[in-house]
Amino acid sequence: MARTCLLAHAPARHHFFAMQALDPMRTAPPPPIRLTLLTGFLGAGKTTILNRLLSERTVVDTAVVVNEFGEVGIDQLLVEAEVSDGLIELSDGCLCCSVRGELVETLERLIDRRSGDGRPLARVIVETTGLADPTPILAAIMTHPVLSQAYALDAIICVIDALNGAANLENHVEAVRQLGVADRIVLTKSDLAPADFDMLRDAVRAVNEGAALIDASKAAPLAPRILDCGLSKIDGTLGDPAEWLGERHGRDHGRHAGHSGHGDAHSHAHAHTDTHAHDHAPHRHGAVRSMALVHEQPIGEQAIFAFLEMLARFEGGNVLRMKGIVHTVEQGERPLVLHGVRGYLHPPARLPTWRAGASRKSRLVIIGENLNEARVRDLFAAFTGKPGVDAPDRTAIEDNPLAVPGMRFS
Ligand SMILES: Nc1nc2c(ncn2[C@@H]2O[C@H](COP(=O)(O)OP(=O)(O)OP(=O)(O)O)[C@@H](O)[C@H]2O)c(=O)[nH]1
Repeated sequence: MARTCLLAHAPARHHFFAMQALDPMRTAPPPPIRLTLLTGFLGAGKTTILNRLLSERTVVDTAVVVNEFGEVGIDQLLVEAEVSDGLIELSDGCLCCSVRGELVETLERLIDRRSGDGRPLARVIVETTGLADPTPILAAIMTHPVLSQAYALDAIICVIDALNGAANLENHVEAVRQLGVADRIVLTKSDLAPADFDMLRDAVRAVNEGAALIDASKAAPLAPRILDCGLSKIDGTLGDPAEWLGERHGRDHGRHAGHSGHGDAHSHAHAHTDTHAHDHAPHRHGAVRSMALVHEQPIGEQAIFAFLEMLARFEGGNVLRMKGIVHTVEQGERPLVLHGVRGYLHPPARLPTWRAGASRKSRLVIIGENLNEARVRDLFAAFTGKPGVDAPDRTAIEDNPLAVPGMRFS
């Protein structure tokens, strides 16, 4: 199971969301390298999309990391475009487990190369294997002291094909996770299955209601639609928080998309071979859902970090991804950007200012698997001073270790 192969660089679980102090005196580091994770189930069309991206005029100063099973790097041959900064291929194995260390080393080398020969490196695109769970990959980067400073996640892109996409979501937990955590969803092969397109769209929205859907069959360049979609753009401008948080595409605060698990007990024993075979025993996975937390008033830094600490402690294992923009009491003009995965927090960053016209409410989006949403809401309410319904008292009485045995509210 993917969760068992977590995090070569992970601190102990109780250090989830370990905070790194925001040090205003620190000298300005070079701009972070934008990291794009290109995911999607087996055969969905990732390499095709990558080729198309690399053929576009605006995709420059980019390194590409691909990972393919087997001795012959087939994907390396398929990536046809010339990439000025090089194509790096990882050896066989799955990026979310056995090759994760190699990816970390590769990303470290790219930083060294940038400072070594002075060649510009603005972006790295990592194409994952079709069965990879993107969350341990990201967590390995976020918890790495050097990589977490040098790289900024631009987006997780999930490629999903109209032919097999719905069936993959039905049958493979990896496909659901890849889609659930995506910031952009690229739909491919609509030419092969036009009639199923609406059904696929519904299946996609049941798992991820917020991410922009990009139809790859449209001839328009892809790069402007799927690259540089973070809050801090490569050219120094500010991205749209509503877009980043998935509010533009249907996520409604307080509502959530749901996806129930299917099948029987899941075993993700990654028995990698050169035929792409993961041991896909029948699996059971829970609901992948997203929830939004909103707070109108500025929140104290201590309160938001205490909330994140509690979230990590109680629900960290169920958080696939978390992103948020927070209006803090301490620096009201500089929004705090939060980004976490699997209970680990990327070093928080401050934007220089709010984007003109953007809402200044604090908003957090949490994508979880089997997340106890009521508990998350109660915790958030407890730390942001929003009076909750009776739940906290009730919990205190019923779940308190000193509670009277058998004491239950009706
Ligand atoms: N008709 C059609 N074929 C496509 C489209 N996108 C990809 N393909 C084909 O689908 C096959 C798989 O595409 P790839 O780009 O190799 O898919 P992938 O996700 O990289 O595959 P893996 O690395 O094996 O997981 C190839 O034969 C592509 O030519 C599309 O939009 N329409």
